[in-house]
Amino acid sequence: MQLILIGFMGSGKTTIARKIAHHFHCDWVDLDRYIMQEQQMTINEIFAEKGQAAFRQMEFEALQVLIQNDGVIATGGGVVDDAQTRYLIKQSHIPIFFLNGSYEAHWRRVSRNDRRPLVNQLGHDGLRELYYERRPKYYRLANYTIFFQHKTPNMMLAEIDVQLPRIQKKLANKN
Ligand SMILES: Nc1ncnc2c1ncn2[C@@H]1O[C@H](COP(=O)(O)OP(=O)(O)O)[C@@H](O)[C@H]1O
Ligand SMILES: O=C(O)C1=C[C@@H](OP(=O)(O)O)[C@@H](O)[C@H](O)C1
Ligand SMILES: [Mg+2]
Repeated sequence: MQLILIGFMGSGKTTIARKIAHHFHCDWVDLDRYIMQEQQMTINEIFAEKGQAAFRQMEFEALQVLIQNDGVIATGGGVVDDAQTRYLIKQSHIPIFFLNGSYEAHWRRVSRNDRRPLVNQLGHDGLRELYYERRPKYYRLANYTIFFQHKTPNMMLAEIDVQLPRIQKKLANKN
């Protein structure tokens, strides 16, 4: 079982990935956590000391490895900003689910803590610009979009469970 979750910061990728893996009895990995372990640094430290461009390259290199393995991948919200990473994800033929909601719904969730450097840097209005800039990229990349508002993680899992076989079939025909 392979599956990739994409979406803006706070859309629930990390939370839902764990749920999906539990349901399908498979592994899951969070791209941020994988990179933090590799680098032995927090995401805030990587942005501050190495910069955002270096972090995007780390995401690309980590994904090159992770898409070879079975399981669910929770990506970071910025993977769509890098063309080579978008291409890598698309050509993997792994089902891609986009977790989507209104900007304010994301903001309510991400403004609760300071673990995300771009939230601290851009603030409410700057982050909204980034949200609208990225949203079409998520839509284009995804095989299916789930609207997360007013849904529990279990409801989202049920939606994925229903949609997945059709998407797997479609992608298998492309291989
Ligand atoms: N379906 C949901 N309903 C309510 N809260 C959620 C849901 N999914 C995620 N959350 C909460 O939203 C916050 C951001 O979730 P997270 O999984 O870290 O998002 P992402 O990895 O996409 O940035 C967390 O506090 C999480 O507990
Ligand atoms: O959207 C982004 O550029 C980022 C999203 C974060 O992951 P989440 O989407 O899991 O919050 C994390 O990779 C980093 O703070 C940058
Ligand atoms: Mg996350």
